[in-house]
Amino acid sequence: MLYKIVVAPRLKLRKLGLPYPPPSPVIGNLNDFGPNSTHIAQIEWQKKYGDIYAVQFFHVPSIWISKPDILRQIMVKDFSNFPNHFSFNQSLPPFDKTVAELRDHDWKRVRNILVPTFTTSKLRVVVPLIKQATSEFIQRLIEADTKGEKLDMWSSCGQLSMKVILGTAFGVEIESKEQEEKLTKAAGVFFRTDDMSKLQTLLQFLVFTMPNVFKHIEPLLGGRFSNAVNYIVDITKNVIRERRDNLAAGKPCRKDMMQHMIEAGGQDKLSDDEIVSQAVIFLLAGYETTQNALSFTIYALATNPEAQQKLIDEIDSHCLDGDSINYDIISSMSYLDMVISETLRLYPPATITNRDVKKSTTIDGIFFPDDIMVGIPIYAIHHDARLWPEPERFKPERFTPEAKANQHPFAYLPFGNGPRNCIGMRLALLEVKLALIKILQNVEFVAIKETEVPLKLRSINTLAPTNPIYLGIRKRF
Ligand code: HEM
Repeated sequence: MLYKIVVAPRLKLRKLGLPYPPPSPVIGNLNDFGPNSTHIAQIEWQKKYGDIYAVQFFHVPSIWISKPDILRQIMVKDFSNFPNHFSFNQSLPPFDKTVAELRDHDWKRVRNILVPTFTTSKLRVVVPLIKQATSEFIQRLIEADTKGEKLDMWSSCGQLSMKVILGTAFGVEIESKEQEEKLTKAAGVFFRTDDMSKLQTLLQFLVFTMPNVFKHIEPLLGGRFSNAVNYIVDITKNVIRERRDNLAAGKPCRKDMMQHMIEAGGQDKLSDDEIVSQAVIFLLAGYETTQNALSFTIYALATNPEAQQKLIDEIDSHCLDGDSINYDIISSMSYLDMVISETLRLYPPATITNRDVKKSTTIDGIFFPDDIMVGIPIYAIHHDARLWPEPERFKPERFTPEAKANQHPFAYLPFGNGPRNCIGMRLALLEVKLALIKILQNVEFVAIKETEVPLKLRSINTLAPTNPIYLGIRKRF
């Protein structure tokens, strides 16, 4: 046993022939992440060990790559040998059938069925929902300002993002404030909050890393997590059942992502359990990431007033009023795209991604055995001064068409790359862009004495601000 969990992993790590930070027994280098600092660890490792180094997580060795050329090879050119994300264990239902977790042919089948759900024409249907959630956001901002209250921009963007994902992926038409609060609370168990006890944090960690241990311990500790998951699964199953009945009876159904998932796939349809799994992964992968993207963009604009003014000018010249904004207008706004691209470079909500190695192979002289994980340090790549001069500065001009033509496409990975990239990218960008247009039509943001500069960041699941983001607002009309 000692050999299996302590000695053998260390021997395997050494055999990779790469520099590595010294691992601790059993947990490996997990502690190097420190509290909330996945992003800092990557920068430190790269400084000490270069662009290619090894790291051990529990008993699994991993090779971390910051070189764009090798990443292109892994993520695209040699995709058939790196087609899956790495997972330590088979997850518990409903997490086991998500498109992120599925492997090989099972993944391909589900991904192919889902891809049409995220096309431009299908996404048009979520525009009214995003508009509604943004109107509520603006109302909250103005009310708080009138009362002289400070509003944390990160939490407010979270409310907006949760409303959109519940409405689109789960197809839930929120019937009352009470139902919305109950659902939001249940969905919130997947995410870290400041008032969570150490035990809850540990359980959240165990559910994905050691599901079998979690399964036995959690019911003894009150079952908060399982109860919330069961509640969400039940609500989603009810929605699916109702939609299927309506479809059979020829009644009209709301055309949202849930409906597309029910109808998608021709002969090869998703089962109810598969649909529930996808709704859950859309919540997990799409809620906090989008919340961070929107709040970081607002923060970057407040602390860079010239960029904010330039964006407001673009918005005013393209959109005559809030109601006329549509998908085509949004796509034509180039400065908006530059601002969001630069925000996602500076503050990538997903700081890392990974790949599993299917068959042992050698790329550029590096040997990748089939029992390791490939780590892709997105944050370190985005902050590499060789790729991005003055990496800590917010400069949307890095993303003009001319500047983009000179960038390495694998030096910018906020949504990953290749066939395993983020399936929700278009939805996330649509949501952030549309929300920003509507918000900046009504208010502009200013840094105030409570605004933290520079922003302190924390990262476990996603890169988020450590403290509340407090900003002042100025009504535009
Ligand atoms: C700004 C917001 C978002 C960011 C920064 C982000 C980032 C990422 C990244 C880095 C990956 C890994 C890609 C790779 O390994 O190459 C990923 C995967 C994924 N994302 Fe997103 N994401 C965002 C929003 C969303 C949304 C809104 C959804 C769903 C509605 C979503 C669903 C997924 C799924 C399902 C995967 C796994 C895909 C697969 O394995 O086939 N994401 N995302």
